[in-house]
Amino acid sequence: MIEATLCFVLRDRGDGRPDDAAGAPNATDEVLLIEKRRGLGEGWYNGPGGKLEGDETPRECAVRETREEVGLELDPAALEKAGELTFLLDGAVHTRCHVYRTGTFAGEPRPSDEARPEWVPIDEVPYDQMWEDDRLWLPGVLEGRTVAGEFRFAGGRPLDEAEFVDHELEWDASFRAVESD
Ligand SMILES: CNc1ncnc2c1ncn2[C@@H]1O[C@H](COP(=O)(O)OP(=O)(O)OP(=O)(O)O)[C@@H](O)[C@H]1O
Repeated sequence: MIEATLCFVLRDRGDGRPDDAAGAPNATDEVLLIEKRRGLGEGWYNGPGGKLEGDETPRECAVRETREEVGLELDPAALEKAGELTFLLDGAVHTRCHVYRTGTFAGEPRPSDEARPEWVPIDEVPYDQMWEDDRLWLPGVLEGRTVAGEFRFAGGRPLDEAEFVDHELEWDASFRAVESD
């Protein structure tokens, strides 16, 4: 089983409209996506992220992967846990993915061997060029919600060539109990 992370960095495009009282981003906000240049999901858009290394926590992994892939420095304490996604392939858990969201970062995104970064308005996210499950959970995550999801794929490896079969989602899940993440 692979344990991995995804991190969605949001910025305000500056129309002066405040986010709502709950802190949910408004429709003019932009999210930093990457076009993945190699490995699983090559050619597709996603957030920065990747597999946990050594004994790091998911939160530390999200900060490291974002630094390695696009050169942004994140404040680990300002990462909000937004999702826990389980991807099953042919009935077995393939990947557990911790999803984070943050509006706090330092630096300018720059491309790397692994990723080409791009700020994208949240109402223009290219769901047709992403993992098929993303359209089910990412819009809510970009609106400030939390989600727990299970996604079933079938047809053998690699996962990015398997068929997306079905899913279950639980919205507004609470991750406080596991916030050591
Ligand atoms: C099945 N539906 C899915 N929907 C959305 N995102 C998915 C995903 N399945 C995997 N992911 C994410 O894709 C990244 C893999 O990245 P990553 O570990 O870099 O893979 P890659 O094989 O390139 O590894 P190395 O770069 O060699 O470590 C990692 O963030 C992981 O959470």
